Amino acid sequence: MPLKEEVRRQQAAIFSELADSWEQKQAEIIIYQKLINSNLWQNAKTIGLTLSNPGEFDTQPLIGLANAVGKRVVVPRTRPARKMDFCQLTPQTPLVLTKFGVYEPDEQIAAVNKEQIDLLVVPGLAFSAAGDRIGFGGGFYDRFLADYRGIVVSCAEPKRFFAEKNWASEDTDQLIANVLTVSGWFGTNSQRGEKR
Ligand SMILES: Nc1nc2c(c(=O)[nH]1)N(C=O)[C@@H](CNc1ccc(C(=O)N[C@@H](CCC(=O)O)C(=O)O)cc1)CN2
Ligand SMILES: Nc1ncnc2c1ncn2[C@@H]1O[C@H](COP(=O)(O)OP(=O)(O)OP(=O)(O)O)[C@@H](O)[C@H]1O
Repeated sequence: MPLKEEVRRQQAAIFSELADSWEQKQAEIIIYQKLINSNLWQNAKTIGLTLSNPGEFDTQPLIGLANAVGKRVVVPRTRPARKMDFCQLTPQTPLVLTKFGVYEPDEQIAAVNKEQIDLLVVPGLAFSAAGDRIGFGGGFYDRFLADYRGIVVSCAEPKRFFAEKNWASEDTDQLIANVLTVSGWFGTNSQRGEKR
């Protein structure tokens, strides 16, 4: 089995080519509809999202949809030792570009307690039906999820989704409970294919 690093490289090449393609956008639109119609989304008052970069699942519509119905959106800020915290995102939140090429809230913004995040949308390059995940290789989400008790969802367009993982896992990998695809829900949550 290839290592995560090899699959990460392959996936990154695929998404750099497909970024902003209509093929990707159509898949994203199907997933937005399924997500916002789910109880997981509708019951969440505070939602953790990322400020996605080209080639990632596009979170901008989700930020707008959440704000439009009065939900609080929080986004990650990286800390030393590969930790992260989450801060409220408003149109006024000052953002800085990190050396990793990701925007995050400025240092002065207060962090929100992780217990207050009802739903966390976790990014990644590849997800399996069993809930395996390959992220960008920092281990930030693995560390954050280790003691996170809220609901976890990842959005996987067809190119991000693998019926069977074809990479070797590490002990620190955190499984994703709810993997949302164009054809429904997967992940460790057992209500497979049903509305969640
Ligand atoms: N949009 C978005 N935001 C996000 C994430 C993400 O996946 N997507 N993250 C998901 O985790 C966190 C940041 N993730 C990171 C993942 C890897 C490295 C990393 O590999 N750093 C290398 C090289 C840094 C460099 O190029 O200078 C290193 O630290 O050695 C850094 C941050 C938080 N914000
Ligand atoms: N809880 C942890 N404690 C110590 N090391 C960890 C922990 N979680 C992950 N790591 C280490 O961090 C490194 C990167 O992890 P991994 O490749 O799983 O990142 P990723 O999940 O793809 O990235 P990200 O979560 O940032 O998107 C690995 O070497 C992994 O062993």
